[in-house]
Amino acid sequence: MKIIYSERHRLHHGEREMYRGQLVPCFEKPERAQFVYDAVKERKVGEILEPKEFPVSAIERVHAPRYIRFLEQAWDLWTAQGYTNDALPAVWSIRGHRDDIEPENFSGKLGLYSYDSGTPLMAGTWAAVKTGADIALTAQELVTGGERAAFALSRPPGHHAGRDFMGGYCFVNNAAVAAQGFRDHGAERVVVLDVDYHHGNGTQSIFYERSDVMFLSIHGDPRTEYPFFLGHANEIGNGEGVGYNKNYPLAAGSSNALWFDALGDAVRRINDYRADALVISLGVDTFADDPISKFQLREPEYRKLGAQLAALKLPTVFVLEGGYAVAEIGHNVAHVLQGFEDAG
Ligand SMILES: NCCCCCC(=O)NO
Ligand SMILES: [Zn+2]
Repeated sequence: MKIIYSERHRLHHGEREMYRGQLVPCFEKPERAQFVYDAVKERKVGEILEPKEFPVSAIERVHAPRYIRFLEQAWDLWTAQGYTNDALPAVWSIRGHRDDIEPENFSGKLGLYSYDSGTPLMAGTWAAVKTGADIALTAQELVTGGERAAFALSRPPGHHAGRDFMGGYCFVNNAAVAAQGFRDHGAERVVVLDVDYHHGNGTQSIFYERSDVMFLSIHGDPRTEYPFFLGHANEIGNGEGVGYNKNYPLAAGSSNALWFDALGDAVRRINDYRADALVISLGVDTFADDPISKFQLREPEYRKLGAQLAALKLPTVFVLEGGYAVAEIGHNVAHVLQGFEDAG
C-alpha cells in the first residue's frame, strides 16, 4: 500500500505536558513518526509519497472556522505577549460557562479551545498539523482514485480533536478529515473504526448526529482510562445518528480474546452498514509494553487485526494515532499493515 509521509511533522515538538501533577517531557514526540517511517521503509510496506497540499477549507468541513483561525494565529498571539515557551492552557470553559463568546485574552482563547493540559502548542504546531491533515487527504484521494489502501503516517495524532477543541496531543482530527473527504468524493457511507487504546472522543463528537459516517471504537473503559468523559457503551448516536455510533469500552488489562470479540462485533456491524469506505484510527498504544496504556496486543494480534480489516474488502485509509513504546511503534504499525496486505 502507498504510505504518505512528510518530515514537516518535526515542526511540532512540544517540550512538556502536564502529567500526574508534574510537567514531564512529551510522550507524543517526533521520534514516534521517525520510527514508524524507518519500520515501514525497512519492511518495504509500500511506496512512500509526500502529501499534496489541500485548502484549509477541507479541514473546515469537520472543524469550526473560528477554531482553525485560532490554531493558525495562536503562536503569533502568544509570542506577541512576549512569551517564547510552549503554550499550555491553565483555565477552561466548563459546565455553566459560555462558549459562544471568544475571550480577547489569549489564555481565555486557549482554554476555550482545549480540554486538557497535555497538548502544548508551539511555533511549528500549525504547520505540522496542517501537513498532517494534507497527509490524510492525500491518502483518501489515492484510495478514492482506486488504490485498495493507503497509510497516512501523520503526527500529531487527531482522534481526540473535536469540531472546536484540541486535547490528548491532538489538534486537527485527521481521521475525520479523511472520512469527510471520502464523503465529499462519492462515498455515500463511510466507517471510522478507532482501534487506539483511548476512545476517539473527538471523532465520535464530530459524527455523533450523522448516519452517513458510522463511528466504532474499541478502547480502555473511560471510567478509569483517558479521556474519561466519553466512550461508554450507551453512547449510540443522536438524532439522525442514532444507531451509527458504537463503543466497546474494555477494562484496563482486558485479554486479547475480549479485544477480538469486540472487533468481531464491529466487523459484523460494518458489513451490515454496507460502507463504501473505511478509515482506521490506528493507534498502537494497545501494545502490551506501552508506557501509558493497559492492553495486551503484540505482533500476532496486530497481524490478525490487519487480516480481519482486509476481510472487509473496503477501500481503506489507515491514519496513525497513538503509541508511545517508541522503539516498537514502527514494528507494531507495520505488523497491522502487513497483516492487511498479506490477507490480499
Ligand atoms: N495526556 C493524557 C493521555 C493522552 C493519551 C493520548 C492518546 O494516546 N490518545 O489516543
Ligand atoms: Zn491513544
